[in-house]
Amino acid sequence: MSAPPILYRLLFVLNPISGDIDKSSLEDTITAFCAERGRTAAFFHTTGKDDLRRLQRHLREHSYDAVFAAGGDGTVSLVAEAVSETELPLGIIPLGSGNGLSKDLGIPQDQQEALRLIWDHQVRAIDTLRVGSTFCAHLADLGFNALVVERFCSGDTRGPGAYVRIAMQEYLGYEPAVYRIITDQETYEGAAFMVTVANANTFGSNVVINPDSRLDDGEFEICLIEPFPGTAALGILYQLYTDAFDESVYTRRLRCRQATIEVPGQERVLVQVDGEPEQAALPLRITMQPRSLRVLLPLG
Ligand SMILES: Nc1ncnc2c1ncn2[C@@H]1O[C@H](COP(=O)(O)OP(=O)(O)OP(=O)(O)O)[C@@H](O)[C@H]1O
Repeated sequence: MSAPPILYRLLFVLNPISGDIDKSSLEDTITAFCAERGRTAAFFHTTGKDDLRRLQRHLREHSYDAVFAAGGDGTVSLVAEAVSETELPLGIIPLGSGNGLSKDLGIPQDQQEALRLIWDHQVRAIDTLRVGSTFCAHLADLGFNALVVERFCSGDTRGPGAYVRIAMQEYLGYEPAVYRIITDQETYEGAAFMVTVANANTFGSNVVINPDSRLDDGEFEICLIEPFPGTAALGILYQLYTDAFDESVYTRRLRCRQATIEVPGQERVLVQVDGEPEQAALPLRITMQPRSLRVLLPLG
């Protein structure tokens, strides 16, 4: 196999607020790092408003060899959408609260080590999804976790502690909805605590919702946690942290290439896609774009 071409002109998309991490010296660090190896670094700052359209315009007007997302899952998803279906590879400098996709891809969580991907890398093409009209590179879900993510995003505290506090508050009064899920393989109908549409394996919290799945197999999984008694909650949580999703009587996975999700009696549903909550129209159609995103991964 021939070595990948050298990436000289690099764009770094920086999210100033992600992960509550101070990034005041980041541009200088990256610029110096690139200069040492004869690369040039340009920067694009997200604002939280209209970032996708602004980034797409910027990419049309400038020429780069790779685009790095320096932020959390939302920033990675933004850059991934902008470069998907193109030859431009996506690099990731994990600087968010959870960094789920970068962990699934085996990208170093240390900033300096992640920066080495600039010159030491392999390129791999991975699948991406559309959940309704929304791009998804990692995980999306309906039900309990979508509700927690929405409360988390509308609160003013970030970080794992805030997520756990909200999850505990919401768990007590939570009423699971009934879903009808029609895939190219089967139809499922029943109540579910949580319905995860999984291109990848693991949430940023290290919960393994979809063990042993691949990001480039042309398929995705719908991972269901059915309603469970309070006495089973700790056991399920333990299984989610130990790669044992399939071992519970309250869980099941549907493997497919396309799916439609309905919530009988409802026209809209709360969904979180790559960590960003939204109200989506029902029925919700999920499609896959096989190997549509080129990513920079560590060698070996
Ligand atoms: N300049 C900005 N000011 C306020 N919000 C911003 C700005 N830039 C981006 N955002 C918002 O940041 C969110 C994405 O953050 P991101 O997911 O990268 O980090 P995180 O939530 O801390 O980490 P993770 O998703 O890995 O847990 C999006 O909701 C986006 O709208």
